[in-house]
Amino acid sequence: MTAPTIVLVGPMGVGKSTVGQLLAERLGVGYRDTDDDIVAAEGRSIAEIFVDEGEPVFRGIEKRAVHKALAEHDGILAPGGGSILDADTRALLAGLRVVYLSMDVEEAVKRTGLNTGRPLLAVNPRKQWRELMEARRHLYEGVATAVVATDGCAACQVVDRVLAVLAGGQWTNSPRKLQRVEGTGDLSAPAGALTCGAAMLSEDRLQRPEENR
Ligand SMILES: Nc1ncnc2c1ncn2[C@@H]1O[C@H](COP(=O)(O)OP(=O)(O)OP(=O)(O)O)[C@@H](O)[C@H]1O
Ligand SMILES: O=C(O)C1=C[C@@H](O)[C@@H](O)[C@H](O)C1
Ligand SMILES: [Mg+2]
Repeated sequence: MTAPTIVLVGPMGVGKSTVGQLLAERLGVGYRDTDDDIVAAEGRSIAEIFVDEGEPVFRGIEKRAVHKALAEHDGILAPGGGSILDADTRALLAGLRVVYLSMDVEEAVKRTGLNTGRPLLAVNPRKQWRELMEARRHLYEGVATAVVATDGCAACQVVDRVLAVLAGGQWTNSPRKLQRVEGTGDLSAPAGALTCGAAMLSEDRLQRPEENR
């Protein structure tokens, strides 16, 4: 049965798409992002779907897109940040390698504050983000096999952290044993991986999906 190598979950702007593309490049596997799948299938941006149809309709579209991707994709998968709100989706994530990319509110505002493409953060982003995380943090942690803190880390450093967790091989779906990687200490990437510096060069080549969020 096909299953993604790693599923990246976390809130808007934490870097799922950025880190996911770099990670896929470093591992030599494919990258898939369900927000992109939805935009391509619908022919309109996520923000437009929210405005045209409302959030519940978007969540239905998202659920179908995520379930399809989980069944088809064997590389790095970045499902939409809110997809863990669905209990069926959380059940499908059980047993997979799921990394929760986390950040604090100040980092979130830095990364998303000036961007108007994320419908759930369009007004008063700091307050919206806090409320959203109060509702979701336990869901992200519940599906995660590892939590990787991204505060103050360049995207390539986050990739190194995820690779270090992957190399450690200690995957578990038990929240009590959840692995956490945080702080600013250096983590060496596993043998064969590019260095962070080399990966930084390739960050310029990443797609910038900002307009679609
Ligand atoms: N580790 C990082 N450090 C600094 N900026 C970052 C980092 N990761 C991503 N960014 C920047 O933050 C913004 C959001 O990143 P990205 O679009 O990858 O997040 P996302 O989790 O995919 O968000 P969404 O759920 O809305 O799709 C982008 O401008 C990106 O360049
Ligand atoms: O966290 C969320 O609810 C969202 C995250 C993005 O990936 C998009 O799916 C959309 O902006 C909603
Ligand atoms: Mg994204």
